[in-house]
Amino acid sequence: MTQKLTILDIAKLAGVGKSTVSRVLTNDPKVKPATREKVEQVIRESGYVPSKSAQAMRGGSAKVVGIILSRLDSPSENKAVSGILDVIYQAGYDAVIMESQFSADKTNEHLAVLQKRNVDGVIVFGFSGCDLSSIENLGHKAVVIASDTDTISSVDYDHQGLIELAMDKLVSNGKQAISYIGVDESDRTTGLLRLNAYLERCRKLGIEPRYQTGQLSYDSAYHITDQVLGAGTEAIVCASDTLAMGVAKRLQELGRTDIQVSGVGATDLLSFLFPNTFSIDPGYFEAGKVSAQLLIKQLSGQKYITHLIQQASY
Ligand SMILES: O=P(O)(O)OC[C@H]1O[C@H](O[C@H]2O[C@H](CO)[C@@H](O)[C@H](O)[C@H]2O)[C@H](O)[C@@H](O)[C@@H]1O
Repeated sequence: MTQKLTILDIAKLAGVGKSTVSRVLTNDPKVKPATREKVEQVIRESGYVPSKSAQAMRGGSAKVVGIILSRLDSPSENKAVSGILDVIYQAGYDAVIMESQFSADKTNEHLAVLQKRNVDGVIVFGFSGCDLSSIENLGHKAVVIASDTDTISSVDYDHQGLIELAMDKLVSNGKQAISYIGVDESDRTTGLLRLNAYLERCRKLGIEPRYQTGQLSYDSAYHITDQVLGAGTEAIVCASDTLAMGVAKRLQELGRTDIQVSGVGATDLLSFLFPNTFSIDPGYFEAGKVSAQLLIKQLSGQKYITHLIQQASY
């Protein structure tokens, strides 16, 4: 078995002191270029991998990004996290993943732990009621995703565009009696913004609105479906694919094969279980990638706040 090299071994091989190697690892500008080159060459040739926690303790970069998502079981967040990991792994960072369960207190506790561990930056899945001030304190070391903010860089989805795309497709399929199943308006993005987009589109297209809102779960959608049904209902637009699954199941039970259902999320499971549905793609994976690229740019010196909207597609 090969023995793991230590910082002392590197120092001996490079003919310098242990503290010089340490300074090279933390990018101390006081190290002479020739000495830095010699130490880096020994590190490259020996395959020495410095321990990230030791590096962090020395005040250098831990090369770790903290990700605070809201729900570990959320299909949308999982896709976005895959995009984030793609980018940060390629850039040589590791990830610490934590779950907030939409709790401002839990988010703050997680942020405190991440700061103690000296992570380089954080990506937080924002939500209504999230305490933005503690994320703001991190300055350019933070990016918020799935939410819009004024004071922190963010990547959000095109909530209005998602619903417009669904409505316009149904209208082009000849549907006029289009109902809506959404999420409670206390949820600003998936709830309020998407419901408003439905109502506005109804006004524009001369459609009589008929809607109901509930929780983010398929179970909730299943139980409120009957409230938006009439004899002439031709389609139901849903604020997410998870909701669309609950609605499609209820319609299947009722034998209402005449009603077309749309979701948001482009999840494989919805189209596999209910092939007659369709779904608008908010670009979760891409949004994850973009948020990680933005964070890395900020960690490399970009100081201004950026707000990006991920375009929806069908
Ligand atoms: O199928 P799901 O994964 O349950 O998708 C439902 C929505 O989830 C996300 O919104 C929710 O979490 C956000 C944080 O990630 C939060 O900002 C938002 O208020 C919650 O509703 C996702 O952003 C939406 O696009 C999904 O439709």
